[in-house]
Parts: sequence; structure tokens; C-alpha cells
Amino acid sequence: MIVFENVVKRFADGTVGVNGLSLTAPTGKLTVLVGPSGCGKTTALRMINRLILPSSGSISIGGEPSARMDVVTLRRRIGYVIQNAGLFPHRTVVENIATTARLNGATKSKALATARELLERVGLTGDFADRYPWQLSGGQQQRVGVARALASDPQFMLMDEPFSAVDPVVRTQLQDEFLRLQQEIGKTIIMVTHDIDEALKLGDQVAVLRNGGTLAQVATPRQLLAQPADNFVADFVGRDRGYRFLGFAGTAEGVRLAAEPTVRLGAPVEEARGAALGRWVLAVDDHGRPLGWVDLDRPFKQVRHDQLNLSGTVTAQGDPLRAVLDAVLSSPSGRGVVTDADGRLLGTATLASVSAVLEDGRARDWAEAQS
Ligand SMILES: Nc1ncnc2c1ncn2[C@@H]1O[C@H](COP(=O)(O)OP(=O)(O)OP(=O)(O)O)[C@@H](O)[C@H]1O
Repeated sequence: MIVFENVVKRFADGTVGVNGLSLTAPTGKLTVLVGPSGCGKTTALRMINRLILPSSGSISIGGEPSARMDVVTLRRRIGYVIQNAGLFPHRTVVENIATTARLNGATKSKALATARELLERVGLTGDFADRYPWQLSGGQQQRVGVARALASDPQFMLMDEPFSAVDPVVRTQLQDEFLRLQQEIGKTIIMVTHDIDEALKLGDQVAVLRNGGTLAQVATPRQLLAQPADNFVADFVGRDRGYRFLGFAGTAEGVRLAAEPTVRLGAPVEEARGAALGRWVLAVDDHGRPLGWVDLDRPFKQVRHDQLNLSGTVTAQGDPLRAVLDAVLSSPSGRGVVTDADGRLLGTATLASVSAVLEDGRARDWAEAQS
């Protein structure tokens, strides 16, 4: 657990970076600090490992006041990941990762073995081990940065905009991989981001800071979307918070699916027409995995790959309702394709079936609020 109690940071020039921050980051959970530029997120984070000293108030780590801890010991207990990874340019990938394990007393061979293992865990193959940071893409460097922070097996991790220096596709990939990793390792993490979507996706709890370095609200992502504390939080969470809420309102599993007729590639037009419910029929491969929609209004003799409409997104059973709705909205037939974990068709969802889940949820929330 990391606890801030009434922490203030006033810089030498009088600027107040953080003002009266009280916050608890629970053990094994990921707490995200989010807020507009200059609201004090980085200052708050850097006070934890004493790169910045608080002007007043206290911070405790695992029950111990950090002010009383030896600063070297303190920093060794805390993994630190920063934007652009901050790798040592003259050390190879594996040497970079091994550094933190070495600092914590591991022998050279043990540290290198740990480093190689971590490299795999963050999704990089052994081929990368002997490269230098400049020979890696931004996303790969970020992965190495995460592996390096994990190499000393710290109880706590501080992450400052760890995924912001990469393009949106790589960023999503890194976030997904990191979420999976955190499920396994369960570290106590505080992460800083200015991106509300990232905060809502990764955080077990999200602390929203406002300019002047005060805490506006701390809540779970779901609570933040459903009950923003004030107009500042509501604005910061965004205009499309209703849509974002679908990320937390249930999964595809709760949606009633209809059986969807299918055709295989190579099927003659008569068969496709016979199977179809209307203008569109879904083509699947030999394993029952959806390939795309066939438009019966266009002339053809046999179902071919190059005539399929690929606009519909496909969602898997465990995906959030937001993904199901996207599958419905993007499908030319208006029926969203839902598969099992192996990608085989289970059935299709409609706007009505998604809406029914939301209505049920609303009724439940209302009943809970009354009781
Ligand atoms: N050394 C310093 N001296 C004076 N003011 C500082 C110093 N470091 C930061 N500040 C100010 O403190 C406030 C908080 O800065 P901080 O870097 O913590 O914000 P942030 O929320 O992390 O911003 P960003 O999202 O832009 O990185 C800002 O107004 C900043 O200008």
C-alpha cells in the first residue's frame, strides 16, 4: 500500500505542484493518476521515490514513512518506468534489464538469466537480447523499460506515461499485454497518464487531479463514469462517457444471441439465397470462423473471398459490451458477430439485445439503490 497524507509540494519559485493530496494506492492494485497538463501528476509520483521532496505531509510505503527510509533502499524497492523507456544507450537489451537485478545483489549470471526470462514475458523473443536500444522500435523499448523495472521483483511500481511515446495501435497492444502481466504479478502500481481512456482501461482505481494539484475524485472507472463528483470530472471524463461506460457494463456473455445462418466459400448463389435472412448472409471457414458478409444484392455465381464485406468488427464472448455494440454498429447487416474464444461463430447480437442487457443493468442498479 502507498499512502499520501495531506501532501503539499511548493517549489522554490512558489509554484504549488501538489496541494493537500491524500490518497491510498491499495496493495496489488493499479492506481492511475490522471488530469490535465501541469496538474501535478509527475510531481506526486516523483515524491514517492523521493526524486522530489514533499514540502509537508507524509507518504508511506508498505506502512513505513518514506521520509525515514534510506533513499537507496527505497528506490530499490520500487520499480520505475518512464516515458521513452530511458534505457542505457551503451548497454544491450539484456544488460539493461539485468541492471536492476544486479543492483539488488543478484550475481551476474542470475541477473542475466532473469533478464532473458523477463524479455519473453514482455513479449520480446530472445533475438532482441543482444541488440542496443537504438536498434529497437519505440514500442519494443517501452517493453524493455517495463522488463527492467520488473527485474528486481519490486513490490511497488511507479510508471510515468509509460505507453505515450508510441502510436495508438502499439499503445493498445502494450496496454493489453501489461494488463495481462499485471493479472499474473499483482504489483502495487501507481501510473501517471494524461489520457482518460488509458486511465479507465488500466486502472483498478483512478484519481483525477485538477490544476493546482488538488484531488478532484478518486473512484473505480465505473463509478467515475456513472457518478462524476463535479463538472470538472464530468468534462474531463468526456462527452462520450455514456459510450465509455459500456466498457464496464457487462460482457458479450450477457447478450442474448440469435442463431446466424452461414455459407461456406464456394457455395453457389442459390444456396446463399436459401440460407439468408435478408440481404446479407455470413460466410464462415471450415472451422466455423466468420470471414465476412455476402451481399445478395450484388450479382455473383459463387461465394468468393474477394466479394466479402469486411466492415463488421467481430467480438468474442468475454469482450465488454462496448465491443458488442461496435460489432452491431459496424456490421452491414446490423447483426454483430460474436465468437467463442477460438474464434468460432456463436451467433449474432442486435441493437435490441445489447439494449436489453443495459436495461436489465439499469433496473438492477435502481433496485440496489432503493434497498
Ligand atoms: N522544479 C519545478 N519548479 C517550479 N515549478 C515546477 C517544477 N516542476 C514542476 N513544476 C510545476 O508544477 C506543476 C505540476 O507539474 P507536473 O510536472 O507534476 O505536472 P503534470 O501533471 O505531470 O503535467 P504533464 O501532464 O504536462 O506532464 C506545473 O505547474 C509545473 O510547471
